[in-house]
Amino acid sequence: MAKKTENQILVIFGASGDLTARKLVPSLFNLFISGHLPENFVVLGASRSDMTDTAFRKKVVTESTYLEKKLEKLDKEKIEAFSNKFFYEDLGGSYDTDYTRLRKRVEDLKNKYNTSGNIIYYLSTPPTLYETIAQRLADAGMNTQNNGWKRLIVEKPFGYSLETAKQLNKGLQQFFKEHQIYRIDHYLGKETVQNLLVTRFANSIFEPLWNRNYIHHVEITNAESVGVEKRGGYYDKSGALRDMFQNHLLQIVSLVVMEPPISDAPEDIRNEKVKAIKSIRVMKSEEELYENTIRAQYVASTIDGDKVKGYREEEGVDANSTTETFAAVKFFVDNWRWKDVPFYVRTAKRMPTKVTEVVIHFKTPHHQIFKDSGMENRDNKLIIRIQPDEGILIKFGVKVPGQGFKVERANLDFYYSSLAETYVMEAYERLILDAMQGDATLYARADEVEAAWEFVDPILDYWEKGKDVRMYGYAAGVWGPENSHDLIDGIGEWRNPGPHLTDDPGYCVIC
Ligand SMILES: NC(=O)C1=CN([C@@H]2O[C@H](COP(=O)(O)OP(=O)(O)OC[C@H]3O[C@@H](n4cnc5c(N)ncnc54)[C@H](OP(=O)(O)O)[C@@H]3O)[C@@H](O)[C@H]2O)C=CC1
Ligand SMILES: O=C1O[C@H](COP(=O)(O)O)[C@@H](O)[C@H](O)[C@H]1O
Repeated sequence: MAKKTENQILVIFGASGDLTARKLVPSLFNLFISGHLPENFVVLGASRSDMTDTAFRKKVVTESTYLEKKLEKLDKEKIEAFSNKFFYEDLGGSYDTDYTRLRKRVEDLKNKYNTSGNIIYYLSTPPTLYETIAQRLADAGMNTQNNGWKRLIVEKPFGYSLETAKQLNKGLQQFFKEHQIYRIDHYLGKETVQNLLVTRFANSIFEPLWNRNYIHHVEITNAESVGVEKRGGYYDKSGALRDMFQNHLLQIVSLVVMEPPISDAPEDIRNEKVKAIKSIRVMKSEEELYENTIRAQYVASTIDGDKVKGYREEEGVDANSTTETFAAVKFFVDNWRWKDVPFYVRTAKRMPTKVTEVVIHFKTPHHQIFKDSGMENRDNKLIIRIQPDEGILIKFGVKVPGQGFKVERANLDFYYSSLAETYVMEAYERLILDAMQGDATLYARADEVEAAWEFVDPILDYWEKGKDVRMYGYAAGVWGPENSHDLIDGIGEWRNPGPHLTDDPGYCVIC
């Protein structure tokens, strides 16, 4: 049954920025078109830039390159109706200011458009401003829930390390209660990531096998074909481990690792996810860190005949940067279910293709009957393709017709595209709607974020100390450095998937 979306105001701080134009407004637009926005709803953009309501509407709606194509197909009235929901309030020279004027504007909009006192504050500014904005909202009495709920959506990064993440959590929690804080991780908004829960817990065929007795190892790949694009300045201070692994990939790991929650209630799911992340073994010794982590940077190359810059030549990147654009980590999960099962997780930019997938590699049957089958090292796999060509693939052995028992690999596949009748929401669209409805299931909780940093911090410290240790180069457009296979030594190589779910990887001995 569809949940109710109450009337409300969405206040976006940093509304003149990239995220608002590229993700937030297009998502709101889709929600508007699909009838998911509440009847009485307005967006109030707030930033330092000097803009009128009309200029703001033009910037983020009518002149937005991200909406252009969709707008062409729509009638003028619809576009106008959508853009009329947008208003703008200039904060003056700083976010660290008195919000009395902002409060008055919110009150006026509330009274004029009958939105009720329900408000979402979306923090889309540099993260250094998050606590200041929360404090200023509290100073102006804009966090009180007397006349309607107040929610705070916070964008990543949630800290730069465990210490700074704790500071940020503490800082926000002084002014908003944890249940009011929605930390956005857009991977949790992806249908295929959510489907991990359904695949595991709505079927009786997978869960009995989902443990150390049947699973040999788990491999997760997140590859992007693009480089750092225009975000070199940000990325150079972050790197692949902070940018993707600490948040998105550990969220995926938590869904693979977690125990069954007692229900689909947000806290039941989130409690299990936190337990899962906490059970990842933290690497303490230098030997462990050396053996189980690898990083690399892409260097200039030619892809499909086009020259591509190396990372150090990218705009905003230090010419001597040691920031990683490739990170791979092997780890274990210390609990009953996963003891001794290795997890291999990698993420990188400038790879041959964009792909994110989880591969569950099952163990070889313990008694080999078909000795001459030619299937050595070719075990069952469950591939959950998060993007693109979203779907699920099971690889299993079938008999080759004819004499004897030669076994061949066959595919059982499911594609999301086969559900053509069902509209799949974009990640941001889904997450914004959830926050509007007060559903925090797909948002990261403070303890979850801190548990993820507990694991990541020692790796970052180790890398920071030895700038050259386990640091390699790879030509833009290949699957990372050759040395990355060292991590999987004794098992095989990484599975390097193609753009389609059923593509057979190029050079993998255990595919
Ligand atoms: N863009 C993206 O794809 C993603 C962004 N994020 C996060 O979302 C947040 C917003 O990102 P994005 O829109 O790209 O950021 P922008 O750099 O575009 O900044 C957003 C707005 O914040 C204000 N701002 C920028 N720098 C400063 C500063 N030094 N001091 C005060 N105000 C400043 C500006 O508005 P004004 O000057 O008008 O006040 C700007 O329009 C960030 O925390 C980012 O990490 C997370 C995931 C993806
Ligand atoms: O959060 C981020 O995600 C994107 C990749 O997101 P996807 O949905 O396209 O897979 C990444 O490019 C960016 O560096 C990172 O900050």
